[in-house]
Amino acid sequence: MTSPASPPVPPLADLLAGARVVSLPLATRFRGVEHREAALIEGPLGWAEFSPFLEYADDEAATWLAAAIDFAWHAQPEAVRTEIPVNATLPAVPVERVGEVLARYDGCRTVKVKVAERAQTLADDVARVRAVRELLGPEGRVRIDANGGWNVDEAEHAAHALAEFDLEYLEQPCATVAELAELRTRLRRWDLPIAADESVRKAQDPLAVARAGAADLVVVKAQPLGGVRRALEIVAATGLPAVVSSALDTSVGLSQGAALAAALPDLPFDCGLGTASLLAADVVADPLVPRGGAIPAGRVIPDPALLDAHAAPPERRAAWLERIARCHALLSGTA
Ligand SMILES: O=C(O)CCC(=O)c1ccccc1C(=O)O
Ligand SMILES: [Mg+2]
Repeated sequence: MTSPASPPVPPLADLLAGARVVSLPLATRFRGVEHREAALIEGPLGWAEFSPFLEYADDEAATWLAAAIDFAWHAQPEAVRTEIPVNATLPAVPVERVGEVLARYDGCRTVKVKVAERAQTLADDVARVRAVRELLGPEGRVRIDANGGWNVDEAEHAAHALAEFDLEYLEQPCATVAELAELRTRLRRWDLPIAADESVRKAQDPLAVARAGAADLVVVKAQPLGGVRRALEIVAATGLPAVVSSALDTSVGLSQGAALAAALPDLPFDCGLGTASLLAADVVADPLVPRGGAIPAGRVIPDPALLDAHAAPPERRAAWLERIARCHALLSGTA
């Protein structure tokens, strides 16, 4: 993706000059990994994160680099709020661990529960969601995220099995736009909204899901959508309410998400930007973990001692710098 409005790409040497690569231990296994690797780059306006998941090919990762360049080299849209209310994110942990994980999120009244994990059953999901609802009480909000793991029938069945827990919405219950549209039709009588995540951030056309009437709201992430500005344009074009979420970023990446959330004209839902609580270490001295259910908007500066303490091994650093170079070539049209 390079939209016509994309500003010029800075020279590769400028990107690599101050680049740091870290490997942060997770407090709770997530997406099948126990460490989160991220590259951090410094531009004239500050620090930005480049952390596409390891399995992503360069064409997809290049969009994440465009986001980092935009954040570190360009002024960001004006903020209309300084605090971003966030949800707790609960990985698909065994039910016995729910209390311990949620205790890491200070003041969060909304919990997003990961469901439909491979190697688990609907009974595991129901038990986990039940435990969350019991801990939150009747007032908290509970949403689930299936990461496209269900077909339409499975999603409908799961929605019924989870109905008693009064869900706020279903995030990406099925993989395709057509399936989301079918499920939305089936659930319409009962007012259970559908949120599109992968159907926005991994789609060739991030607006297709809205055009198809297949979602009630969109989940948007600053890195995979090519930056704050482009994500704002996408939200406006969908005409749907938006939830800003992280990609399990370090606090630097979270500051990019917070900038997006701060600039959105309307922010009707708690945002998935509380994920610093899933990390056992971070790159800033005062990580963007939720306090009183919110994180502050604003740029953050990595702590040199933490960058050193969590520096990735040399071969991983080299791999990330090569990845930056390949993505840079794609963005500047020299690949
Ligand atoms: O939205 C949240 O609560 C946290 C972020 C999150 O769930 C996530 C983090 C990394 C990769 C994918 C996802 C996702 O929303 O599917
Ligand atoms: Mg999601």
